[in-house]
Amino acid sequence: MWRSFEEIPGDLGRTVVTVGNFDGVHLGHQHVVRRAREAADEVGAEQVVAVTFDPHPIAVLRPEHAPQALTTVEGRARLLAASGVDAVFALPFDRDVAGWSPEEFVDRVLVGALRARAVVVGANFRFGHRAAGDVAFLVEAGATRDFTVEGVALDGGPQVWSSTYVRTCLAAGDVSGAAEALGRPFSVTGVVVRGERRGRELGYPTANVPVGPLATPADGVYAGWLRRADTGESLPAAISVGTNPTFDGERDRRVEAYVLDASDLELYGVEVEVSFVERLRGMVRFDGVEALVATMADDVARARAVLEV
Ligand SMILES: Cc1cc2nc3c(=O)[nH]c(=O)nc-3n(C[C@H](O)[C@H](O)[C@H](O)COP(=O)(O)O)c2cc1C
Ligand SMILES: Nc1ncnc2c1ncn2[C@@H]1O[C@H](COP(=O)(O)OP(=O)(O)O)[C@@H](O)[C@H]1O
Repeated sequence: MWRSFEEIPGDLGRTVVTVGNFDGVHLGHQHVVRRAREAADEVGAEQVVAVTFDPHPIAVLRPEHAPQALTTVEGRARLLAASGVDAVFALPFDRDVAGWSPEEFVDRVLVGALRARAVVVGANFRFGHRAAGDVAFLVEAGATRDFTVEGVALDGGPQVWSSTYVRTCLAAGDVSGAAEALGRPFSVTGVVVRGERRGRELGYPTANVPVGPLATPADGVYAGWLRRADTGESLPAAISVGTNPTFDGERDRRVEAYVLDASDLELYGVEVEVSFVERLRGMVRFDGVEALVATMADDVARARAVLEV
């Protein structure tokens, strides 16, 4: 990942460039990247480069309207690489860049920095000051600058995949809908912290991951997986998202994962990725610990069935 113009190698060969926010790197984004990869073979370009913006333009221009992001810029870069791009240019976005005309963006980024031979973007892609640039503008600009342009339709059947759609699914707890749009389960990543030390007493120790600035599924109970970054192991889990309303006292919102059939894990300080496969139920404020524990046993049985373990 290049994070400034200076980091882009000066001896870059001709490239195929794809541009977008790519938040979540959903199936629509993956489709655009696949087309860019094919275009690279067609025109004989050496590399596919994805240009994305960091921070998200809306976070700079209208922070009060900025939605919660699905991915960090590092997460986006990793997912884009897995989808087939060779390099990511995370263009530092500020008010100065926001003021660039479409022509300035083309000349500075696509041609000047990245030596584009072809540009592949979503058909609805808009860019430059006041979003004045679109695919038609790119086609015209490319004609005099030796690059071709392809606008790729982002529809995946009946549903047009979008980051907004994924956020709406997550806010409703519909993690299977989110997974369908993403082409993989939605996940959160973090380092396991200590909690109230209650889990072990209840018979269900839970690895607690604090909720950060990124989107998180609605409060509730889910079946999913906990992947340890240190060993790479993926372990089946029953996951709770919320503030543990059964117990009094102010608490932060947390993602807590109980790994099925294990009680001897040492996860404090370990980076984990918790992914959400299916929603089991909403968060409940139980009258007592007994009712909670009985329901957790039921959650675990259902998680086992969902995950087929
Ligand atoms: C499968 C599962 C379901 C849960 N459901 C609820 C719930 O409905 N209501 C609630 O208050 N807490 C729920 N919890 C959270 C527990 O209250 C929490 O894990 C326990 O208090 C341990 O907290 P600690 O990790 O801070 O020690 C659930 C946890 C798991 C793993
Ligand atoms: N099956 C398991 N699932 C999750 N964490 C486990 C499991 N077995 C042991 N652990 C360990 O126990 C810790 C959670 O225990 P718990 O009593 O809930 O304490 P805390 O309140 O600090 O989270 C986890 O962070 C992990 O290190």
